[in-house]
Amino acid sequence: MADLNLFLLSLIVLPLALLAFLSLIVRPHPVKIPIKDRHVLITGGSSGIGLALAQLAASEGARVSILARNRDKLEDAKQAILLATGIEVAVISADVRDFAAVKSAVEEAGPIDVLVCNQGVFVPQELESQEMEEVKFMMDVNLMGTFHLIKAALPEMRNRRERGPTSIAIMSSQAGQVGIYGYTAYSASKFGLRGMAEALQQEVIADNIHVSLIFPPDTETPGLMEENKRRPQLTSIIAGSSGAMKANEVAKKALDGIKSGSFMVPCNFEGLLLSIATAGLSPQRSFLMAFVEVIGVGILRIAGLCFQWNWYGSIEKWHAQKK
Ligand SMILES: NC(=O)C1=CN([C@@H]2O[C@H](COP(=O)(O)OP(=O)(O)OC[C@H]3O[C@@H](n4cnc5c(N)ncnc54)[C@H](OP(=O)(O)O)[C@@H]3O)[C@@H](O)[C@H]2O)C=CC1
Ligand SMILES: CCCCCCCCCCCCCCCC(=O)[C@@H](N)CO
Repeated sequence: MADLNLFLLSLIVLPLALLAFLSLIVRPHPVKIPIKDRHVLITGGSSGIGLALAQLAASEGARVSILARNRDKLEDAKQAILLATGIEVAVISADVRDFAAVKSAVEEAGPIDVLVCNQGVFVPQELESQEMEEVKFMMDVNLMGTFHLIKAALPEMRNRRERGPTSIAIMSSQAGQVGIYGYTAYSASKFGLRGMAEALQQEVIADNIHVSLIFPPDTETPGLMEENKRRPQLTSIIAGSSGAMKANEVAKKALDGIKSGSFMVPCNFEGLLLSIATAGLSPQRSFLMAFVEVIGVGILRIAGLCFQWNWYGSIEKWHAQKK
């Protein structure tokens, strides 16, 4: 009898108590972000994930603007979305590295409800052989570009008349949750976005602005095709641990994550494990996810160590073959 009581206590009562406790303390509070009839600005919206996201948001009734550098690619994207959905998106040409250009682009776009900072560049190479120019290129476009966008858009988002929930979504990568061979600069730029996002969420919560960080695995896009031409073999092997997705699958996960106000948005099963394993002190709105994190983190540390064991094995093998 005592055994049974103990059993019931540990298996039912304790988890329920933990759930109840977590449901009281998780912050920020859960939120839903509508996108219908709202203005969604997507950078890097002329290609790959950004283009898929623009098309999806448009088909769900959002007013969409896409921003990128190349005007021809922007026009092509606009036509492709028009053809697929019958909806016209606005296009804006600007380089996110140029703060003045970003400020006038944001002005031209008009008040933004959902800002998706998705532009990104990735040139994989071992740091020792990578030119500093390329390191700086990735930091400038991926990290500084996102600072420019948010700095430019925030005043208007903050002063909006209609006080409904709005969103700032930032495209990171699974390489922004774990360092990957060949990605010293790229991973640094994407890890940087996480620090920024965690701090920013605290600063903008009072204005009903909600931050989402999206973590895709390898995704079939024109950018990845380009990357593959010069990807170190080890980068492909290690990144392969998480498989590959199609751009429209990532776009769907991303948009659902944004609409549900999730801070961390994983895109596949490995990504879900990775987000639980690297939850750290990130905000969590869902008490169910918080529960999974609390229960899962120990065992996932073991899984993470197994991945590292496997990756370091590949690295050793690769060096042995080279000799
Ligand atoms: N594909 C993948 O495997 C993964 C991608 N990601 C991330 O997802 C995002 C999108 O990737 P993906 O769709 O593959 O990229 P693509 O290379 O297919 O597209 C990149 C987009 O960003 C724009 N862009 C690039 N540089 C600038 C700039 N300086 N100013 C303004 N716009 C710019 C491009 O247009 P233009 O060149 O005309 O400016 C283009 O629209 C990136 O942040 C990437 O890091 C994350 C994980 C995996
Ligand atoms: C604890 C459990 C762990 C679960 C599995 C971990 C697997 C990690 C794989 C990381 C892959 C990184 C791909 C980056 C893609 C990218 O950003 C480039 N294509 C550039 O765009």
